[in-house]
Amino acid sequence: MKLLLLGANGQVGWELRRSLAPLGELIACDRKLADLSQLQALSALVDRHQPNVIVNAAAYTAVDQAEQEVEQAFLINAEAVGLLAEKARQHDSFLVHYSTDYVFDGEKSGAYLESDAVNPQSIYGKSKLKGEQLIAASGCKHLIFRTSWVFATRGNNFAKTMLKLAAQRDTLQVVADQFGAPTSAELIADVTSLCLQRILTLSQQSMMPDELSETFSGIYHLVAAGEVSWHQYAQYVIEKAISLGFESRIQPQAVQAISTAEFPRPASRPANSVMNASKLSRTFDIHLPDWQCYVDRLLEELSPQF
Ligand SMILES: NC(=O)C1=CN([C@@H]2O[C@H](COP(=O)(O)OP(=O)(O)OC[C@H]3O[C@@H](n4cnc5c(N)ncnc54)[C@H](OP(=O)(O)O)[C@@H]3O)[C@@H](O)[C@H]2O)C=CC1
Ligand SMILES: Cc1cn([C@H]2C[C@H](O)[C@@H](COP(=O)(O)OP(=O)(O)O[C@H]3O[C@@H](C)C(=O)[C@@H](O)[C@H]3O)O2)c(=O)[nH]c1=O
Ligand SMILES: [Mg+2]
Repeated sequence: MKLLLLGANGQVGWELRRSLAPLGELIACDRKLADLSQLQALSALVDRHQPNVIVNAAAYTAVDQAEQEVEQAFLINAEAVGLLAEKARQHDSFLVHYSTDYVFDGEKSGAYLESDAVNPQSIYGKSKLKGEQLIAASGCKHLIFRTSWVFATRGNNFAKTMLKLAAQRDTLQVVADQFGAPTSAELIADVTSLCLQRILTLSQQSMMPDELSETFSGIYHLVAAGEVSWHQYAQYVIEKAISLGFESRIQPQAVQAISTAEFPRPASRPANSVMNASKLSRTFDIHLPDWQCYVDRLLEELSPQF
């Protein structure tokens, strides 16, 4: 089994290096080894390795900057993804890809299902949706995991931003009218590996004819259980950090609740980012823990640095 991992230095990519390693020969590429904006070189890379599985964790994830860098966002999140899907179809490889809650407009009351209508409100969300659509149109075998509010020990994320700001400011102001589920890169990587193992085992035992492996293909919501506002999430991170003895760097902070209107940003974010993950749980027999479980781990892991 040969697996090609792209975006191996991102939050999710870094965890995939660990979780995919036991599945077979893993070729892990960071941006230096595989730049998704270089389409010809990307195509040649896939042709050279002919992997059984391509896992794409690379993405243009700077949500506000994307409003200015529209072409770059679409090149990485859509055009390059379409190319990977086309290559996967040619080589009969399985493609694993990640997408986002930002494909929704956030107007629904209740958790989003995979079958709900998409309506992205930002360039980032639009470019990620286009990537999803190009995969579906290619006819390759694929899994698209839509996740949200990703965090990890390594890399940049909201929880670490809150800790940094708490060391600099007396008061944090955080939007309290956008809800979602903070999801750990570790969890995403572990679930990816579990799902791939289930699919690959079935196909190696020839229990899965091509049609069946195609029926697994599609979009799955992959998020931790529970929901919070960004404000509640920030509050949880700060309280937990204080309880772990981070006080030398973080003075007890007031985390003030504000509205989206009070925190203008170039890109619009959905008010409701909550996604229902029961299709994933059901199909692959996966348990998704509460978001707090992994946020606690994050803070325990970061605590020696404080
Ligand atoms: N972060 C989040 O909150 C969420 C992420 N997602 C999706 O999950 C997936 C993983 O995201 P996550 O790990 O958090 O993102 P990160 O921003 O942590 O990592 C993205 C990685 O992509 C790499 N990358 C960017 N441009 C290119 C390029 N042109 N060629 C090759 N590599 C490139 C970056 O490289 P470099 O290190 O050199 O910059 C980085 O290592 C993405 O598909 C993202 O859209 C979905 C929902 C939420
Ligand atoms: C830093 C900060 C942010 N906010 C708000 C702005 C925004 O509505 C929310 C989160 O801000 P961030 O910029 O950290 O998060 P953002 O970049 O929007 O995070 C998104 O990234 C992409 C890649 C995804 O796919 C999404 O799932 C989501 O995780 O918190 C505050 O209210 N106060 C603050 O001090
Ligand atoms: Mg961001």
